[in-house]
Amino acid sequence: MSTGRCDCLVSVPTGPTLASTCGGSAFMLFMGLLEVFIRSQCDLEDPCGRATPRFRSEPDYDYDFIVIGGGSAGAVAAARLSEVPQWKVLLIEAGGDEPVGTQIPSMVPNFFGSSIDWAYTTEPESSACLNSEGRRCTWPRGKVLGGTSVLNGMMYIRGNPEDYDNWAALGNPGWSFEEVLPFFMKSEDNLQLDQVDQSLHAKGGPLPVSHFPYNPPLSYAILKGGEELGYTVQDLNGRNSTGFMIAQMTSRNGIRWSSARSFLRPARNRNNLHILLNTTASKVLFKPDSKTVVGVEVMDQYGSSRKIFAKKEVIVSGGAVNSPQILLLSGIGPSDELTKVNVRPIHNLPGVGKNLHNHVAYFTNFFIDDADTAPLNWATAMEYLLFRDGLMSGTGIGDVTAKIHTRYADVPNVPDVQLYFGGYWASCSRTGQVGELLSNNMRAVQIFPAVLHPKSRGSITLASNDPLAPPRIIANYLTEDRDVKTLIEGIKFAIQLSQTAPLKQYGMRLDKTPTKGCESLTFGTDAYWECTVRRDTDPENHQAGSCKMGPASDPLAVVDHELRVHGVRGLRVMDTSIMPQVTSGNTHAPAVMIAEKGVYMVKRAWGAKV
Ligand SMILES: Cc1cc2nc3c(=O)[nH]c(=O)nc-3n(C[C@H](O)[C@H](O)[C@H](O)COP(=O)(O)OP(=O)(O)OC[C@H]3O[C@@H](n4cnc5c(N)ncnc54)[C@H](O)[C@@H]3O)c2cc1C
Repeated sequence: MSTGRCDCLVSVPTGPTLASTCGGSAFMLFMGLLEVFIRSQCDLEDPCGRATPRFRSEPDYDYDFIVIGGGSAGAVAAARLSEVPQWKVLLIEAGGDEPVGTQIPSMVPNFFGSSIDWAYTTEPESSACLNSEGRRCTWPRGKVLGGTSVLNGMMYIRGNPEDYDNWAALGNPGWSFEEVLPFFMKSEDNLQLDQVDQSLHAKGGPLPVSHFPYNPPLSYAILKGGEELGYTVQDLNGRNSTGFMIAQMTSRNGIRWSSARSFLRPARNRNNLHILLNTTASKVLFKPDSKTVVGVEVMDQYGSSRKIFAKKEVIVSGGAVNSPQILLLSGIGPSDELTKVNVRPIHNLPGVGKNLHNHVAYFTNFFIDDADTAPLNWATAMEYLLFRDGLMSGTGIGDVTAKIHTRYADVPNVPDVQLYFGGYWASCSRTGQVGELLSNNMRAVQIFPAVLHPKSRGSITLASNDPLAPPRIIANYLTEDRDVKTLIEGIKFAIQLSQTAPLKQYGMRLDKTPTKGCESLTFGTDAYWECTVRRDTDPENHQAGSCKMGPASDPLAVVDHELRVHGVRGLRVMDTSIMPQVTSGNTHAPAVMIAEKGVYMVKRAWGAKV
């Protein structure tokens, strides 16, 4: 937790400003002023609580543990390892510290494409994103301390219990739902325990979990619509994950709590933890002619390289895109692919970068009867600045989610589609005037169904041996027909939901503008929807599986059930890349759990107290 004190020097502003993320000079005055007010508020800027004392420009020669990547999982790993006072821990993060604007929940969209986003694009896709420039899908990923937990929508979702039982059944002992549950609960500080099943949730951990203070009236109407269709409104992190809910978020009092804020800031007084910012790990180093890890080679923001040594282990937590990239750059991966880009193979591990998958969705657009005015204005700003309430304290109707099962579900009655909602984002305003009109007199809102158990698989490979060059991302979305069919079922459900009485009261109606390229097809037929999901694909942001966990007998397994990389010594991976199959929901809470469990296994292996 932050210290709550304010009497520290406010640091030099870090990262992109709010005005710049809204699109430049027209936004300068209002957004600039708003930023000044935000920075002057102690709990938002957190001048005394930041992990600044742990930042190093010069690392030591060696450490016991080196963690690569300070994201959802890596920040947890570094913080938990440094609980052992005798262990010296280094965290290496390619980005800088969290900008203050990211602390405001409604500002989620602002930071996409900014300097704290890796802003990846896939290779041209064959079957999806066909209307996007170059047929490339866009993948935002956080390049900042806290990683993608600084850019995400903050929804706290663990997945279906069956996901973890399935991981265990695939040859990963220790990963069944009952076995991972204590690690979810270890991090959790549920601030509304009375509203959830207390046997599955916990108080007192570093990660605050709570509803946003304000939920728009339309959010409640969506819940009522769900009830009209026969669904229960309940905590979808319970044992039954079908239904509707206003989700709890990784937030406290209307403020984002990223992994960095939750786990690293409380460790700010630990002398055994060092953090290197703006530094890219270019490869993991091995003992000559051996498969034992000895350290990491890094490159700072000025392009200078150096070696840092690890006495015990290196933990790679670069996320589902960068973890396989780092392994490949280090010579761990399919040997034939490595030699093609002049990387000397250390260990032939064919699965590195394979099994990449992600939820895939479609933004179904609707209109409601409401003036399309900017939700951000002086009134909402004051409500937030004075009371931490109103539209800035949340993500509009993005606070609602639902999980349903379609006729294509792998296991009957287990959800295979998640619905997200979009609208009422208080993210940018030119003037701050109440009633600033954005467009015509209808407000657009979205329901986007996402396929939870995609069958399509892609891969990450190296484009070159340059550690600063982005890897080649082949998403292969919708290459399996089942994914298309499931997504179409999700769209039909979204339309059905929009026709329920509580949403009809808002005049909710489907946007029937034909998708570019699908004009010749009859609107609303399966053929039309197939065309439209392939053209205007929403690529989602729950990338997983590219360093798959599995037994050595699985030809695509990269790590074993203790997250140790197969075939080498002293190297583990901890992040969403280890998921054999992506969880049924958003992936931040599972990433945190993976690191909690991973560090528990490291501590046990090295004889530390667990
Ligand atoms: C727009 C968006 C919305 C989302 N909404 C939600 C949501 O509401 N709820 C939810 O649960 N999930 C959500 N997610 C998904 C979730 O945030 C991610 O799955 C999760 O954060 C991934 O965690 P990770 O630890 O695997 O990777 P990351 O958090 O991405 O961490 C990887 C870190 O490693 C660093 N790194 C990478 N390469 C190197 C290198 N070579 N050297 C040094 N550092 C390196 C990166 O900069 C980054 O900080 C969302 C994601 C996005 C993009």
